[in-house]
Amino acid sequence: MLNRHARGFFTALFSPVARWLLKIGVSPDAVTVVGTLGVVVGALVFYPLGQLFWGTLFITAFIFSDVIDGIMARMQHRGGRWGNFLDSTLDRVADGALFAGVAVWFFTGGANPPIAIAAVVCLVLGMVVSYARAKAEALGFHANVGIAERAERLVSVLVVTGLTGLGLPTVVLFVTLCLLATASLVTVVQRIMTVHRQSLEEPDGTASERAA
Ligand SMILES: CCCCCCCC/C=C\CCCCCCCC(=O)OC[C@H](COP(=O)(O)O[C@@H]1[C@H](O)[C@H](OP(=O)(O)O)[C@@H](O)[C@H](O)[C@H]1O)OC(=O)CCCCCCC/C=C\CCCCCCCC
Ligand SMILES: Nc1ccn([C@@H]2O[C@H](COP(=O)(O)O)[C@@H](O)[C@H]2O)c(=O)n1
Ligand SMILES: [Mg+2]
Ligand SMILES: [Mg+2]
Repeated sequence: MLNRHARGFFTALFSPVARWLLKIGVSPDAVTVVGTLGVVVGALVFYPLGQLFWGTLFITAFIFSDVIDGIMARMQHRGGRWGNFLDSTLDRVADGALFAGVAVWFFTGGANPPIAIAAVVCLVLGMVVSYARAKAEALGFHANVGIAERAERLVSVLVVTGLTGLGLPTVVLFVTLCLLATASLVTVVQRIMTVHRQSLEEPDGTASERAA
């Protein structure tokens, strides 16, 4: 949902940065890779050290690279299959690191196993959400539906984790992660149902012809 409603705003916001990066010779792929590395560092260094607020700011500074790289590609009239593959694959690395970092801290110094377990559940379900879409598209279906797409997952966990670092009671993060896990599960079901509905409308054979 956020993707559809906020993308225009963030495209306008980050287009000058994208244009400048292209001007100084930076490629979209470089932004994709560096942005992912930044998120991974923020999540797997700052969070396990208990730096939830500063870690969130560090991650947020890099996570918008996922918007910028696409803007750069479109400015170059690129946007091919390789970029699509790289962008989506590294999204999973960033998402996994983010929730893993939260889990590590609350399994260790944060001493709150329920939050850590909830973060692991969110990590796994988030991967299933994305895989369902990828597999559907590989078979000629569409599945970019659901109440907990990537932006929703990132915004919810980053904002509440950041605020937890500023003193927000940890119970809020626990409830947020439980709600996010539920929303992610609902999204998986939504994607399964939308593909099933398409499969009934398009008897087998047509989708596999398109996928071939
Ligand atoms: C003083 C307060 C301190 C507390 C700290 C607060 C700091 C945190 C503040 C904001 C964090 C927001 C960061 C999150 C931004 C997310 C940007 C983003 O990359 O979203 C990704 C999304 C989709 O990307 P792609 O199309 O490239 O990738 C697709 C995706 O991977 C699909 O996955 P799936 O959805 O299926 O699971 C794949 O299937 C697909 O293949 C792949 O292509 O991009 C967008 O959605 C673009 C729009 C971004 C919208 C971000 C809105 C955030 C704006 C503000 C948040 C609120 C801030 C409040 C701060 C104050 C807190 C009190
Ligand atoms: N290194 C890259 C990254 C992205 N792309 C293209 O942009 C699309 C993703 O757009 P976002 O705004 O969601 O980042 C992606 O599917 C590619 O078409 C690219 O070419 N190279
Ligand atoms: Mg991107
Ligand atoms: Mg992406």
